[in-house]
Amino acid sequence: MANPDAQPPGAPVLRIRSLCKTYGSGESAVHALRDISLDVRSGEFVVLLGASGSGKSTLLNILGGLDIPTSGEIEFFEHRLTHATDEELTVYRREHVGFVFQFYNLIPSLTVRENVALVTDIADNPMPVDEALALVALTQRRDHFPSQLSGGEQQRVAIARAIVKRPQLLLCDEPTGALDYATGKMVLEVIANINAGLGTTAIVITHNAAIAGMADRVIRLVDGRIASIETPARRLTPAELSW
Ligand SMILES: Nc1ncnc2c1ncn2[C@@H]1O[C@H](COP(=O)(O)OP(=O)(O)OP(=O)(O)O)[C@@H](O)[C@H]1O
Repeated sequence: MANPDAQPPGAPVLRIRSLCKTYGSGESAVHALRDISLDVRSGEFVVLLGASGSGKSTLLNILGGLDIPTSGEIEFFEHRLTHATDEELTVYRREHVGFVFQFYNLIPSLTVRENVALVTDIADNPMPVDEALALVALTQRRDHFPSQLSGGEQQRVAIARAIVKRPQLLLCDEPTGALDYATGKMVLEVIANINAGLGTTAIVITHNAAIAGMADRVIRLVDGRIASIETPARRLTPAELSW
């Protein structure tokens, strides 16, 4: 695979062409994605909006190598994901993609530090666990168990676990979906800081249109198609958002 760290800043990290995903066939076919074409630039913060069922998770899962499209092409830098073997997709996910989901999926019997350290055992060039915990402001809680943490703190552990391997892509599916307003903002702030500080390309799914103010680009899906792409004049900080 091409060395992503050797690419110029602003180069497309993802090139998506005519992407389609159909579940099932015949009368029961569900066209989850229809003809999606898009370039995502390195270091970009992209927000994906759309009603329930519009195809957001399907797109994110395909971009993260968790699912494969029915047709179309995706390139991660110069590497064609659409023709990758299962082994190559495993390496892609392990080395280059950090996932954050609505539910944190932490291992209850491991401490904060141990949950994050699990990833460093299998990654090529991880950052020290304590550095990842500092980035999400959880240094003081490193020896606690998930049950001793709030929802927002658990989500920050999940973010530390996603970024400790220094991924080029941070893919977040409704990261604030289970959190209250203030906690959700804090989690968004952490994601924005990682995007700005480490240059990690971030794609964030949300139902909350107010979050779009944080983005470089806002992509709205309707019925599996890109309905609009907006570039806000100025990127707001999470503190400036209200909903
Ligand atoms: N494994 C599957 N088998 C069949 N249909 C599926 C499958 N996964 C998703 N779909 C369908 O594909 C469409 C897009 O689903 P997707 O989960 O991508 O939407 P979404 O925009 O992420 O929705 P939500 O906001 O509710 O999570 C929906 O109609 C969904 O029912």
